[in-house]
Amino acid sequence: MKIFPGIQIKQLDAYTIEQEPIASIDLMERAATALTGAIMKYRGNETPVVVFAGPGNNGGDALAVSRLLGERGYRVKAYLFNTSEHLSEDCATNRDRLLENSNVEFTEVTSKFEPPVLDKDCLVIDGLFGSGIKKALSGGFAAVVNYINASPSTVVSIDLPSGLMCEDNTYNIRNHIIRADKTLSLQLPKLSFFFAENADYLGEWELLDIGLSQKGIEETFTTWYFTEEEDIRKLIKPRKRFDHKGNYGHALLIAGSYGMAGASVLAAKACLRTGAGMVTVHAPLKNNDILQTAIPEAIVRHDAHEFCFSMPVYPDNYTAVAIGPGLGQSEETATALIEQIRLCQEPMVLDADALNILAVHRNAMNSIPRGSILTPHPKELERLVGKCESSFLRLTKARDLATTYKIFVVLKGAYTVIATPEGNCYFNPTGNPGMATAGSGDVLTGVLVSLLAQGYTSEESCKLGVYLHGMAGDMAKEKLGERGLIASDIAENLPAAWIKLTQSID
Ligand SMILES: NC(=O)C1=CN([C@@H]2O[C@H](COP(=O)(O)OP(=O)(O)OC[C@H]3O[C@@H](n4cnc5c(N)ncnc54)[C@H](O)[C@@H]3O)[C@@H](O)[C@H]2O)[C@@H](O)CC1
Ligand SMILES: Nc1ncnc2c1ncn2[C@@H]1O[C@H](COP(=O)(O)OP(=O)(O)O)[C@@H](O)[C@H]1O
Ligand SMILES: [K+]
Repeated sequence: MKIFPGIQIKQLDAYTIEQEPIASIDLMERAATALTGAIMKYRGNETPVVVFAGPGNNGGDALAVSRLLGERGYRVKAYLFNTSEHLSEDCATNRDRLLENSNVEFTEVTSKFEPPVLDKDCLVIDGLFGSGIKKALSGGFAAVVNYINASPSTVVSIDLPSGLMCEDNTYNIRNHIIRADKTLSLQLPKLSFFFAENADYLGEWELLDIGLSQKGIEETFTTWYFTEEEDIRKLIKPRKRFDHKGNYGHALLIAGSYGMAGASVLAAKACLRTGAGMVTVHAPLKNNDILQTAIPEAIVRHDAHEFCFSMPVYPDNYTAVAIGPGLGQSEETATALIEQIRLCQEPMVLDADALNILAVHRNAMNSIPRGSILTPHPKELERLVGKCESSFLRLTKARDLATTYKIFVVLKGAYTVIATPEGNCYFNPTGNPGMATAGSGDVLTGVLVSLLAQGYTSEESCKLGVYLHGMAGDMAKEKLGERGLIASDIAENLPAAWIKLTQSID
């Protein structure tokens, strides 16, 4: 699914109006009908409703929703803020339509606003501003936002919480944004929905199909995407009757210093559970027994060093290499890592301490094979690119890193985003806060190198791997809940996730 900037959403509206064709006011009616349906599912008509409408098309939607709810037996009070005496055409038409409708108690605010009582049983519909907002709300609008936010009422926002920008909220005024319990967004998600600092404003969000032109959506350029399960299913390669382990690659995992053997165990297990034909773990001597006991399916290759990685591995015997989980950052490890990166010619996976070492040996970035996959969490990314003031700026920097070095940057977290060498960004929907537990990232590294080893391209490995990893986490959550979930559970649930994903394929 595509994610468009606000400006392109406007163009898409215009395209739909012209191509369908449909009158702008009828498109608004279609949006309002979808919104009304969703609101009716959320709260029955015993709920008193108070609607706040702004002067633009978001306000137009809100006034149309007021009328439709009134017709369906809801007790609705609607306030239209027309303080600059300029309404969009469709907003004005909906005001007139509402005035003809005696079911709704309607007030047009032109100067002084006498706020209604908003108690806890009330449902507030926030239609002050949507995708057309250009700067932070201020003055009277900020006061209305504060009034709504201070109330105990449940708040549903139309399209996006008023005051929230579609993309960059770095310099927005945070307490001038509506805090919704639910956001009913029209057709497509907005980029700002994927950023942690906006979660409290959005509440739960849901997309409503308002029938914007599919052809228009297909033809409109974007660099942002929200991955869907059908995109992922298309990537999966079937297994054939006469296949043998040689067909599924041999992954090399360089991981786990002494005291961190667990990282290599988790990654190796995940690598095997993702389907690699063979896995070799290169590990310090001291970790041998742990690895051989914990994961008998893996081959263990010994470093000369007892405690850490010190000896680069010639990569030609392997189909893919991953390095980093639990590696440590000692001087000999840093030297060996830099040499290892030089030896590798094919895309590799770099995670955790490999990234921390690169952050202090920036020159080595130039030796990373094109198409390699870096999997930083936000802190690791900031070590590489510097401090970021917001998630939007962090995304921009992750993308710059990907395009500069022609690599894939997998920025981990809720809605993990994959930035490609071409500058595209794919947000992943799977995963849950139960995965915020030590070792989850090590599991992801194992998944990714496994897919690379099996012959998936780097881009396919990122999309499929991140999705599968999150799905395994979601399946673990179904059985164990979020709080007790640990990283091994994610690895253990990879087979179940595969089964679910391949149901109609195998
Ligand atoms: N155009 C269309 O055909 C459709 C649009 N829809 C709705 O239209 C919305 C977008 O409508 P608009 O483009 O009219 O934009 P908005 O309704 O979000 O707001 C635009 C108005 O707000 C003013 N404004 C912008 N920033 C402000 C600020 N900081 N303080 C005070 N005023 C400010 C603008 O000057 C303009 O008058 C969407 O969010 C959606 O709800 C839907 O009706 C679906 C169809
Ligand atoms: N709230 C969340 N929602 C979805 N996925 C999450 C969430 N928290 C963590 N994860 C996932 O768990 C993994 C954590 O990785 P990382 O931070 O590297 O952990 P560690 O270093 O402990 O292995 C990432 O893949 C991340 O996307
Ligand atoms: K709104």
